[in-house]
Amino acid sequence: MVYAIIVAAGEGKRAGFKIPKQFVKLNNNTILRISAEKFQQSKLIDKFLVVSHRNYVDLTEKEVQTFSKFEKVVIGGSSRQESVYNALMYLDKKENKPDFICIHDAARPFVDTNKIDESIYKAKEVGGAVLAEMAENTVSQVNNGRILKTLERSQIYLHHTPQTFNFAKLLKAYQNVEKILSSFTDDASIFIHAGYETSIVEDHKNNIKLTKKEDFELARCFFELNP
Ligand SMILES: Nc1ccn([C@@H]2O[C@H](COP(=O)(O)OP(=O)(O)OP(=O)(O)O)[C@@H](O)[C@H]2O)c(=O)n1
Ligand SMILES: C[C@](O)(CO)[C@H](O)COP(=O)(O)O
Repeated sequence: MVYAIIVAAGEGKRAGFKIPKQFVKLNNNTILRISAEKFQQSKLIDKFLVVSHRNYVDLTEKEVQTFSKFEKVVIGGSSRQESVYNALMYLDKKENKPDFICIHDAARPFVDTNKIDESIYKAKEVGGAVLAEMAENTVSQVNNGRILKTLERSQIYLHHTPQTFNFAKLLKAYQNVEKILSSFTDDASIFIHAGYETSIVEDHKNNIKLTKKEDFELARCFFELNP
């Protein structure tokens, strides 16, 4: 069985709207609903959970309750990784645990359902799979504004979501670092830290994470071009 976890428990501070960014609408639908629909459409996803901030549980549920694959709203933690961990712990208590788990940021509504499926196929082969964009700019490592070194661009990929993993291995990887979860910035880095193999699935550049206000302007352009 393959479950998805859609993390939507953030407050959207950098985006600066009056409501958390997952409830902002694009083309009459909330970002959360647009993201969830991509998982509803995947033939490889059996069920999905949505992780919500404790103050927005009702609104979160209202947005996704019509999807047949939606199972439950889980309350999030104070960092993205703590939110994911809460959902993993919920799944671990189930009699019928998933074999694979596909974790996605609600803030990435432009994910392509075919890419979700590709990441599941790849994770079944390797153990872990991350959608990622190949670097197209020159990339440097910097300290206090000074460039320490320019990195070998052909080896640099920017992680997107979803990130898909063998469930039992990912749970173990999270348990290994449960006291320092907020020091990690995604699920793949936790999985890799535990020594498990993970592959890249090359993703479309437009699967952007809506983070700052200007990203929403870009998102509206994407919708106008591709309604
Ligand atoms: N405690 C948290 C923090 C983030 N997220 C989710 O993780 C994804 C990526 O996080 P980010 O873009 O940083 O969202 P926010 O935390 O909402 O943004 P900000 O850091 O600007 O407040 C988002 O879908 C967000 O809702 C979460 O589930 N739980
Ligand atoms: C998980 C992620 O989207 C991969 O690029 C990213 O690391 C999340 O970062 P954020 O600062 O929590 O938005």
